[in-house]
Amino acid sequence: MTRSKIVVLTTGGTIASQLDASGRNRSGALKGETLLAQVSLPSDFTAQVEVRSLLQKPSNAITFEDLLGLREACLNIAAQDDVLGIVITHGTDTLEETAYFLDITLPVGKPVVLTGSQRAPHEPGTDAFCNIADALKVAASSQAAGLGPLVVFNQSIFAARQVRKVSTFQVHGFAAPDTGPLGYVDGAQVRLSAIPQRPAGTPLPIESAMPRVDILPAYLGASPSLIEAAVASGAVGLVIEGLGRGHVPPDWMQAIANVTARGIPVMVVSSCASGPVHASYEFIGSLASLESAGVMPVTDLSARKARLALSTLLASTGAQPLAERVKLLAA
Ligand SMILES: NC(=O)C[C@H](N)C(=O)O
Repeated sequence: MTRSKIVVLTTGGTIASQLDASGRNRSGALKGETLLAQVSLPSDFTAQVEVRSLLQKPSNAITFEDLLGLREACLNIAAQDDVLGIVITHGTDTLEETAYFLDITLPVGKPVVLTGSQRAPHEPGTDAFCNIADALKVAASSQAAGLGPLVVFNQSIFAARQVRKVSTFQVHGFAAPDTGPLGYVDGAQVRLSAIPQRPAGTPLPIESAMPRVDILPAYLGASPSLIEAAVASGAVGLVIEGLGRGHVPPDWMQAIANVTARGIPVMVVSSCASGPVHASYEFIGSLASLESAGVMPVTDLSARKARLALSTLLASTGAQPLAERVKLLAA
C-alpha cells in the first residue's frame, strides 16, 4: 500500500541559505532535498515526505509570476489522492504576502502550511529544522484541513490573513496582532483552538495578468504628488496605507478625487498593526471624506495584503461591481 505523503515546496529565503566557498551567506541557494534531509520528525510521523525545489530566491525577489506558479503547483498537488497536505518554505520578508495570496486564490481543502526561519540552517541555534518539522506536523493533521493556508513559526500556528512579520531577526518572527495565533505545535501535538473566518467571495479566479497596484503610505507632511506619480507611471489601482482609523493629510483629498474620478480603484487600510478602519471623524482627510471621494475602506488587512487583493480582483471579472467584491473580501 502506498503511504500518504506531504509535498514540500521550497522557494528559498534564509531557511534555504548556504555558505559559499568564500564563506558568504547565499540566501535561498540550498536545495530542498538537502534542507529536508536534516529535519527530524517524531517516531509516530508516518507520512512520506516528498520535496520539490521550486525557487531559489530571497523572498524580496518573489514576483507575481512566482505566486501564480506556486498556486498552480498547490492546485495540482492537492488534486493527488495520496497527498495529505503541502508545506511551503519561504523567506520571511514576504511570506505573509504569499500566504495571503494563496488564501484568497486557493480552494480550501487539504492543509497548506508556510514556514521559514530567522536563522540560516548553518547558524547556531537555527530555527530552520524545527519550523519545518512543525509545519510538517500541521500539514499532516486533519485539524488543519479546511482552514485555508496557515503559517507555522516558532511553534505558533497563524491564519494567513492575520499573520505579520513582527521581528527582523528574533525567532518569534511572526504574530497575529489582532487575534493571536490559532494554536500551537507542542512537541508531537498540534493544538488548534481557533478557526479563522474564511473571506467571502473566495477563492478568486485569475483570468488575466495581475495588474500593477501601488501602495501609498500616508504620514505627517506626505506629498499628494505621490498619488499622481503612481498613476502617471502605470499603477491601475492604489492602496493608501492610512493613518490611524484610515486618514490622510488634508491636501491629499484633491489628488485622490482626481484619481477616483478617472475610475481608478483606491482602497484605504490602516498602518496600525491592529484594529479596523472606521469613519469616526469628519475632518478633511478623514475616512468619511475618503469614502465620499469613492475610496474603499478595507479593515483588518495590511497594505501589502490589500494590494494583492486588489490586483487579484482586477485580474478577474466578477458578476458584481468591483466595490461589492472588495466589500465581500474585506468584511
Ligand atoms: N528570514 C528571512 O527569510 C529573510 C530573508 N531576507 C528572506 O525573506 O528571504
